[in-house]
Amino acid sequence: MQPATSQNLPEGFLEACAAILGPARVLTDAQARAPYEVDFWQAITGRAAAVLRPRTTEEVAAVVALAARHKVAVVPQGGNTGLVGGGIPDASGRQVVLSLSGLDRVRSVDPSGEWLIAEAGCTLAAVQAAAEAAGRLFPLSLGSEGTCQIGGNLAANAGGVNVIRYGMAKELVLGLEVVLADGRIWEGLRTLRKDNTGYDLKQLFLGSEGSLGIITAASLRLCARPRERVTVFAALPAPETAVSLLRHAKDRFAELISSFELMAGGCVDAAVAHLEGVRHPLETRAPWYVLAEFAWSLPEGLAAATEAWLGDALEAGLLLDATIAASEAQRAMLWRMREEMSPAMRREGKIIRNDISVPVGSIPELIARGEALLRSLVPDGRLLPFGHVGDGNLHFNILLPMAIQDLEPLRERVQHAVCDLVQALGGSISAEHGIGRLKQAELAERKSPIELELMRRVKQALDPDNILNPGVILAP
Ligand SMILES: O=C(O)CC[C@@H](O)C(=O)O
Ligand SMILES: [Zn+2]
Repeated sequence: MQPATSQNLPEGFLEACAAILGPARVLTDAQARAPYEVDFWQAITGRAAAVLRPRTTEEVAAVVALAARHKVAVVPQGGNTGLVGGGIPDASGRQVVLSLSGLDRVRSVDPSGEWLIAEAGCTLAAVQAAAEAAGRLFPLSLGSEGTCQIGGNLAANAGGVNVIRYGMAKELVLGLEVVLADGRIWEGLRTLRKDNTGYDLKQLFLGSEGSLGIITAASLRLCARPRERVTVFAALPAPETAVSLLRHAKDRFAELISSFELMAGGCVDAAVAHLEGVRHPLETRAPWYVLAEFAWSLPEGLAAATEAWLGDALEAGLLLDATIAASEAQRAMLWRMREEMSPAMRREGKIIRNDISVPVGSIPELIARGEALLRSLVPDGRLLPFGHVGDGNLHFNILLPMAIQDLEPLRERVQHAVCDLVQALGGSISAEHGIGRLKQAELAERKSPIELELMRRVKQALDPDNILNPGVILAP
C-alpha cells in the first residue's frame, strides 16, 4: 500500500491549513483527491499531497503564506479543463492542489462603464450570464464554458471561437487581484480603459499558468451585445479556398466577423455520428467546411448582405455550397457540432493534440506538409485538423485506435515533428492551450536564450522559492 501523501508534508502544515479553511476544505483522502489529480480527458495524471479548497481571497492568501513558510509547492486549479496539464500536480505526491472553485461570486457589474468584476472560480458561462443580465456581452467563448473557470481562462490566456473579433482572454482584462508567492495580495482591480502608469503588471500573470501568482479576481471588459447575428456553414474544396474565402469575407464584413472556423470533413462526420441531435447541415459532402459568424449591433441588414456575399463567393469558386442558419435552434446545432467536435472524436479513439498557429496565409502549406509528415510518422492514425483558421490557429489532431497502448513516446515524437514544421513556417508551438507540463521541453528548445533567461528572471523575481506551480512552462 502506498503511504498517505499527507505524510509528504511538513509537520503541522495540514493542521494549520484546516485551522484557516475548516477541516472539510482540506482533502487528503485518495478518493477525494482523485478528481483533482487527473485532467478532464484522463490523459495527464499526477499525485497531490492534499487538495485545499478556500472560499475567499484572504483564505487563499493565508494558505499561500503558510505554504511559502514551509516551502510547499502549490498547484492552482480552476475547472480542470486545460489540455496541457497546467493545473495537474506532478507525480511526486509533495505538491498541494489549490482549487479556486469556492471563489465563485460576481462582485460587481457596471453596464455603462462596461466592466464586471468576477472571482476566479466563476465559470465562464456564469460570467457570460452576468454580462447578459446587464445587457452587455462578455465575448470569450469556448466549448468548455459551462465548466471552465475565469481564473483558469486568464491564467492560461484562453482563446476560443471569438478571438478574430475580440482577442484572446488577456485582451479582455482591465485589472486583476492576485495572491503573490509570499501570500500578499496585490489589489489591481482597476476598471480604466486608459492607464499608462509604468509596467503593466497584470500582463505578467495573464498566461503565466499560475506560475507567477494566483489570480483570485479580475475586472473584465464588456462589449455591446450584437442585435443581429448570421451563422454560415460552407463546404470547401481545399484549405487554400478557406484562406481566400476569409479574405473575401474580410473585404466585405471587416470587424463584423466574429468567428471563422475550419474543419476537416472527418471532424464533421465524427460530430454527426456521436452528437445527439446534430445532423449534417448540407447535402453536399466536401473535404473541408467553414463555420463563420458575422454579428453587428444594428437591428437588421446583415442577413441580406451575407446572402449576397455567399452568391459572390460561389461565383468566384470560393465555395461548393453553403447554408445560413435559419433559426436560433439551427445556429445552436451548428455551434454544438463545432464545439463538441473534440469530445465526439474522442469517442472513436485516442487523440494526439497539436495546438499550433502560423500566419494565416501559411495555413494551406501547414496542412499539406503536416499531412505528409504525419502520414509517415503515424500510419495507423487519422488526421483530423480543425480550428480557428481566422486566427491562423489549427488543432492538428490525430485519432488513433482506442486499443493503442503507451501513447506517450509517440505523442512526444509527433509533437516534436509538428513543432519543427511550425517553427519553419514562423508559427507558434502553442496557439491557445499553453505550455503546461506537456510542452516545456519544446519551449526550452525553441525560445531564444535571451527569451528563456528573461522568463527565468521574471519567475525568480516573483517566486524566488519556486513554490507556485513549479514545473509548468519552465522545466524544473
Ligand atoms: O481538443 C482540441 O484539441 C481543441 C479544443 C478546443 O481548443 C477547440 O477549439 O475545440
Ligand atoms: Zn481551440
